[in-house]
Amino acid sequence: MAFDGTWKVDRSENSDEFLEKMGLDTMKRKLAAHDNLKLTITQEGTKFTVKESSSFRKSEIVFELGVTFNYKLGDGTEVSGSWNAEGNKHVGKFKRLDNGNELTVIREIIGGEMVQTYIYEGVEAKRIFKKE
Ligand SMILES: CCCCCCCCCCCCCC(=O)O
Repeated sequence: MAFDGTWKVDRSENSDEFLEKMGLDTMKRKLAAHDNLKLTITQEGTKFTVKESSSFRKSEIVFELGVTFNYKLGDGTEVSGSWNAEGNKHVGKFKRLDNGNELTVIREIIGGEMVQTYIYEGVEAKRIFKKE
């Protein structure tokens, strides 16, 4: 399926401003900029397994489209929400458990790259991944 495979982060856009809005201090933002994030995505019907590997952690999450799950971000912030298919895109609507603010994530394939767009409190960032 479209998202299946191992995706290694290639570049980011506006991630520093985004992470500042999310509340990360300068040191954490600097570390996050070099996290060497790799996502291995496997789809079985509407069920997805995402194995995450970075300089800081390894984790695995299993979720179904349209079904709410909890997820811990790299800095420990917990969110709850779900992914839904909208055409060729997956749109994730998550709420932070600490302050109730909404975090939207769009996952799509553009020109063979996987592009993840993050929107939080009016600030947008992108991370662009290449297939290994
Ligand atoms: C600029 C970096 C922003 C980082 C924000 C991370 C948002 C992750 C949202 C939830 C992801 C669920 C698991 C997954 O499908 O990968």
